[in-house]
This record gives sequence, structure tokens and C-alpha cells, in this order.
Amino acid sequence: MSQPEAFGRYRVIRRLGSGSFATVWLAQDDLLNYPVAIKVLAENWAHQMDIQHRFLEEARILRQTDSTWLVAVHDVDVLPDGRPYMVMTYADQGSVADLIRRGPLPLDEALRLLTEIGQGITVLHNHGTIHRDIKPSNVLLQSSPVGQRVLVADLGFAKAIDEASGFTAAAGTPGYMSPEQSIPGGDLDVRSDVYSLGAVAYELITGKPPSRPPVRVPPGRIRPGLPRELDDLILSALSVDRESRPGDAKTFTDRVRSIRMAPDLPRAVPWWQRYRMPWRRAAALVAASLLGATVLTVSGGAPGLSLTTVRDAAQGIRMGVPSVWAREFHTDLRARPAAVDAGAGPGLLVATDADDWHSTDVPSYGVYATVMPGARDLSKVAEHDPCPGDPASRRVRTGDWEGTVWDWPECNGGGAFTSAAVHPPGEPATVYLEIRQPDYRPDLVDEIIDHTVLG
Ligand SMILES: Nc1ncnc2c1ncn2[C@@H]1O[C@H](COP(=O)(O)OP(=O)(O)OP(=O)(O)O)[C@@H](O)[C@H]1O
Repeated sequence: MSQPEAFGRYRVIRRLGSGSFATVWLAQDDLLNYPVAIKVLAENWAHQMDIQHRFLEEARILRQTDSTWLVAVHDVDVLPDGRPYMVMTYADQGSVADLIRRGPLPLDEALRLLTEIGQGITVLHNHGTIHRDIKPSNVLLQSSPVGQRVLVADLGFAKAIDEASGFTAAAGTPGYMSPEQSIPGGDLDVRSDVYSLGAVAYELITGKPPSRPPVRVPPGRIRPGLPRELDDLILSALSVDRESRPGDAKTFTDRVRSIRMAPDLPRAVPWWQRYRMPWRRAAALVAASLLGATVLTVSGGAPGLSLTTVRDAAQGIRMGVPSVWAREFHTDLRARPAAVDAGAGPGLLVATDADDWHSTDVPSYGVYATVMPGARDLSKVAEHDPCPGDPASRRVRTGDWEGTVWDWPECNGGGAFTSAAVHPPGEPATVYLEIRQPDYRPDLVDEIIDHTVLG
């Protein structure tokens, strides 16, 4: 699929993905200097009135509900060839499906996400809408100054509740959809969404979706030590008989919230060791400061972006890293072999997952930097196989830095990978940087380079 230059005033940066009916693009609103996601109805559907109607209906619902927990729609328009598009909030942290793939979540974190998803669905139910396709990949994540915010997305199948009886086609995703949704013409109500919330809860807690209905294995059998009320709540939401489910998303969410607030909520589950726990993060912070790195949080230039500034006295370098990535710190991570061959010593890493930094097929987001004396030509290092394919290279020049950036917007399924070799104009010191992010944002790369300081 060729990449268009722009949709109206929005300059296209890259494709985020395609679904059954539409393609979503990352674009930059140059007027407001802000990234947006633009969903364009596929050409083969654009002239079918019912699909076009459903597309605009999704935009209208999201515009009218205007909730913190739902993807916001800022505008809709039609391209000259007749395809409608909607301009949405860009969710820069991937989806809950990506998060689950990275490993088991601490229980408190899983319940926080579930509460936020439930709040989003409650807003829809209060608006008179059934979502009909709640699943981890339809729950997007956006960075916020305090961490990650849930944005429920993709109402492609949503429909006003009063129109919901007598569907002619089954809609939804097997594994997450209620038994009544698999019956064409089955009559639906908000309790279909409660079933899907139960399925998402099951996966958030156990790492895998429930079996086909009837679901008999309680999550606690897969993850021992869960509160009994949580097992009961999830199994009741997954009841085949909808009379046995919580009555709506609010009832479900209130119960999740009260389970989460219980003082005896288990916090220590042995296999959390694989997950980057807050306590592990704290320990890493302590270790980093013992090793000579100091940490400070400041606001970045991009709206809503909070940067953690990390200083490594031994290397004589300071860098700003989006706070949501600042989970693990290393002051002496060995560089990639090609960089070692070029003379690089160990460097400073701030990332979501330090163990997997060099494995570009495993998601790990953050920034790595190492300082090398002299004016090095690192083009060979940068081009030496971190990702398949040739990188797009570009020159950078800010007040403090000049050099080259090599970008792989899609690297091995592990997100976007960027290498950079920059030096202060006229100074014989080269900084080799690696930046890994879930979605390619060149503006963020530039911002990180801009926040890197020697001395
Ligand atoms: N607002 C957004 N910000 C960032 N990425 C988005 C946004 N909306 C959608 N995406 C991404 O774009 C891709 C396509 O999304 P879309 O909603 O069209 O389809 P889908 O949910 O993947 O599939 P289907 O609609 O068939 O269920 C997905 O990978 C999704 O994560």
C-alpha cells in the first residue's frame, strides 16, 4: 500500500495498521504540532452506504461521549475519492494485547487496567451503546505524565442498543464474544459486553483468553492465590446465561474496584519475577544511584510527555527518557558487538526491559547511550544488522548536536529502532545512541537527542 502524503492538513508519517474495514495512519497536525491517528475507510467499502454509515456512526459516538477512557475523535472528513476518514487521539503505547504478550502483569496493575476499561465501557453503556468487540487489541494505551492511560477503541461493530435486536450477522471476536453474539439474529444487550469484560479480565490475569463457553476453569487455578471474589466475579461475567452475569459494565467495574482496594490483595506471586515489577524498578533506581546515575523527572517539550532525566557521572552524560520507559537502569550495559568493534565501551541504558535490549524481536523500549572519544564515523555500526532491511538515514542538527540518525520504523516486531551518532559541533566526542519505541515517532527521537547533554 503506497503511503499518501497528507490527509487534509495532516501530514502522514507512517501506517499504524489495517483492520477489516479501514487503515489507520500516524500523522502530524503541523498547525497544532501534535501527532494524531487517522482512520481511513478502505476503498472497497467506501461506496457501500451501510458500511459508510457505520464508520461515521463510530466517529459520532466517540465524539459525543468525549471520555477520558475512550479514543477521542477530533474531526471527520471525506477524501476527494470519496473515502471518509476520522482524526483520532494517537495511542503511542500500543495495546493491552501487546502488554499481555510481554509477560504476566502484577495483579494490582491488571486490576487497574480492568477498572479503566470498565469505566470506558460504562460511558458507552450510559450513552446507550453496546461495544460488541471488546478485546485486548481494541484497548489502546497512551502515555500520560503518570504512566499509561487506557483508551477503549474500535467501535466498528458498536450499535445503538435500541437497534441491537435482530442483527443479521454474527459480529465480534471468538474467545471474547458472548454466546448470544454467535447466534445470527440473537438479541443483545449490555450484558454481552460484560461477558467480553470477563474474557479480558481472564486474559489480563492469567495471560491467556478463556476457553470457549461454557468456561469452567477459574483463573485462580492458573494463577493460584487470587482472591476468591475475583474468581467468582470473572466466572459469573462469563456465564452462558446472561441473567447470571453482573447487570452492566458499571456493576462489574465497581466489584473490580472493591476487590482491588482490599488490604489483603496478594502482591507477591512467584512468577512475577519475569515481569518488571514496581519494586524491581525501585531496586533498579537505587542500584543506578549507587552506581553513579542520578534521576530526575521533568516535562518534555511535547505536550503530555514527561521525561525522566538520568545522569551518569562516570560517562559524563545526561539524557532524557520518556518516564513510562524508565523502569530499569543500567550504567554499564555492553554495546552491540559492532559498536564494541568500533571502540565503544559499556553505556547507560534506561528501558522497560534491560535484559532484552539487544534482542530486537522482543519489545523493550528506552534509550541507550555510550560516549566515545574522537570524531567517529559510526555509519558501519549503525547499519550493522540491528534490524532487517536498510535504514532510512537523515542528518540531525540542533543547537547542541550534529550527526546522523538511522531509522528502522518497523524492526523485527519489537517496535521501531533508531541508531544515532551525534557530536557537539567542533568537539571531539561522539555519542552513540539507540532508541527503541513501540511506534515510530521521529519527533520523539529528535526530542531525546535534544535532551542529551555531555558533562
Ligand atoms: N488511535 C489509534 N492510535 C494508535 N494506533 C491505532 C489507533 N487506532 C487504531 N490503531 C491501530 O491501527 C490498527 C488498525 O486498527 P483498526 O481499528 O482499523 O482495526 P483492528 O482493530 O486491528 O481490526 P478489526 O477492525 O478488523 O477488528 C491496529 O493495529 C490498531 O492498534
